[in-house]
Parts: sequence; C-alpha cells; structure tokens
Amino acid sequence: MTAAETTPATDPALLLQVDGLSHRYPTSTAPLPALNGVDLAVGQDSVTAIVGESGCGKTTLGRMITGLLKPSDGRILYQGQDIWNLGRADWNQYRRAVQIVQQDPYASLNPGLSIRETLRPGLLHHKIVPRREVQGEILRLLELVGLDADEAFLRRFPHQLSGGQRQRLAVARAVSLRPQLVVADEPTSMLDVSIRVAVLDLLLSLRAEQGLAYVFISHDFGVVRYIARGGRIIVMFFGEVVEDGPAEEVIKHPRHPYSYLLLESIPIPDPRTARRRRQEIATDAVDDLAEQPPAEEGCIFANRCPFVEDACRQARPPMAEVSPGHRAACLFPERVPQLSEAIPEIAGV
Ligand SMILES: Nc1ncnc2c1ncn2[C@@H]1O[C@H](COP(=O)(O)OP(=O)(O)OP(=O)(O)O)[C@@H](O)[C@H]1O
Repeated sequence: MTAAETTPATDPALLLQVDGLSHRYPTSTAPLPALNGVDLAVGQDSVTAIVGESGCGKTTLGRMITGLLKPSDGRILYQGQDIWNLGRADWNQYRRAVQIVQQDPYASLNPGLSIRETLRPGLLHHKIVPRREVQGEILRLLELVGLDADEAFLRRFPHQLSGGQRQRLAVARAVSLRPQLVVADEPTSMLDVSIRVAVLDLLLSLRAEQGLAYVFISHDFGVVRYIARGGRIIVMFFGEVVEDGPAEEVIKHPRHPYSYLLLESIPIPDPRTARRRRQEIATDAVDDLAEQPPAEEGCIFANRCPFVEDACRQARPPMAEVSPGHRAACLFPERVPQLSEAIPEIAGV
C-alpha cells in the first residue's frame, strides 16, 4: 500500500470518510454519471442522513459505502484505510462491520429461507457466537427487534410475515453481525405510516443500545428529521452534495436553494398552510444525469434556482462554510429565505 492509501483518519472519532467519490454507470451510449466528487465523513456512533430526490445518486452512494459497488474515482476510508486496498481478512472484517438494510424487504430477503435460515449462516460464518449458542442468539435477536422469539416463529418464511415484520427481520440480520455502521436505504418508504414510525424507533433504540452509526438514505425530510436528530444531513442534487450540516440547522435554516425548495415542497396537513406552500422546482423529477452540466458551466442548480445570478453560471460553486460545521455549494446562501412554516416531523402524520 502507498502512504496515501493508509493515511489514518485525522479525527479518531471518525469511522468512515468518503473522499471525492464519483461513479459512472456504463451504458450502451455514453457512461452515465451517477455521482460526482462526493465527500462526507461519518463519526462513530453518529447518524448521517442523505436526502435528495429520486435519481440523485443516494443508493449508488450507499452501495459504495457498503462495498457492493466499486467507485469509478475517489476513495472510501474506513478507520483510515482505503477499503479497496484491504487484504482479504480486513475486507471480510469490513463487510461484517458495515451492513445494509434495503428499501424493499420483499427483495432483500430470500423467500426460500425460513427466519432461522435467514439469520443462522451469518452468525456461523463470522463466528459471532460459538455454534452451540447460535439458536439462543437467534432468539435474542428476534426479541431485540420486536419479533416473536419462539420456535414456531423461527420456522416461518418471509411471505408469512407482514411488511413491518419483514423489515424487522432485515434489521435483525444486519445487526446480527454486530456491525459498527448500518447503511439504511429508504428502510421505511414501503411501509404504512404507522409502522414506519415503529421501525424508525427500533433503529433509534438499536443505535442507543449497540452504539451503531447510521448512514440513513431517504427522499423524505420528515423521516430524516425524525431519525437524524443530533446528527448531520447531507443534501444531494444531480449526483453532487449541495449542503452538509447539523440536522436541526439544515432543517430550520437551509442555506442552499435546493434544500430550501425541497423543504418548502413538503406537504403540510393543514390545508390553509398547504395552499401557501410552493410546489415547484424541487418537486420536478431530477433531470437526466447524462445532461449534467460540466463544472465550467457553473452551478448544477442554476437552471432551476430562483436566486440565480450571472456569476452562478461561470463555474461550479465549491462547498463553502456558511456557519460552523455547515457548508453549502452556493455563491449566495444569504439569499435563501427563512422557511414559511416548520416542517412536520414525519410528513403525513
Ligand atoms: N445499474 C445501473 N446502471 C445504469 N444506471 C444506473 C444503475 N443504477 C442506477 N443508475 C442510474 O444512476 C442514477 C442514480 O441512481 P440511484 O439509484 O443511485 O439514485 P437514488 O437517488 O437512490 O434514486 P432512487 O431513490 O430512485 O433509488 C439514476 O439516473 C439511475 O437511473
């Protein structure tokens, strides 16, 4: 390994560092740029929420953090080590320490495996507990995630579970390997609102009990607000990070026009308030990433920005500090107005 590949993370509280990450998917025509120069840092025992519209690259980023997809450019440093330069033993250790919970528990659980068979192989393969204790550990995990911890339940198959139970099982499988970081990719977006809150509460309680860090991916600022309290929010647009700051600050006082418009477009249950909300630019589908403007053509959000100036079309604005620990890629962050209303905790509740 070169010195750069083994550079230790400067902050000992830092678990994971993403450094200039870019990805282009090969297509039959030109490569499709899905991520462009993404930086982020994840502290031990922290919550980092990644929010943005569909297609902005959130899942691509999550899969890369989990080691499921190799970036075209950039590095992912785990405890200071580039994960793509790890030896076999360290790589196995990384794949255990960083787990993913995906959006669709129907797709992520093998329908042919019972609950016992879903949880058992990982415990054995990674020698989490001695073989004779595996059964007890499976029952402990089921109890931990709020499922029935009994023999009859262990024999059930995913199709015999409700959507919420299936997602609890997916969470149990992720935490069974005693990870340090869980990437949760829209883990509640396919669940009913009532069940959604219960699963979010489960994730929060597991974090407190097990000292887990989360990278939580969502398009829903209400959900992000609930889960990321005390953590950070990273807003992505068009494959790039446009804002990164303490969760409460980003939600109460966004400093990038895209974050502002995303927050302003959240539906409010009160119809009188709802009428006042703006439902424009940010709610459009994200543009075709193949059309992403090159850096020399200015700000990535310029064509939709209500506050755009000529200067914004000269070069891509760099991420710049707008207040301590809060950065935005905007030349005029002071023009972003205050939100018209505080957003509800979870949209629709
Ligand atoms: N395997 C693939 N091959 C080609 N293009 C892909 C592939 N996976 C994703 N993309 C494209 O890359 C871009 C980013 O996709 P990604 O799934 O990371 O975004 P996202 O923000 O997670 O969106 P969603 O919430 O809809 O999943 C999109 O334009 C998507 O169509």
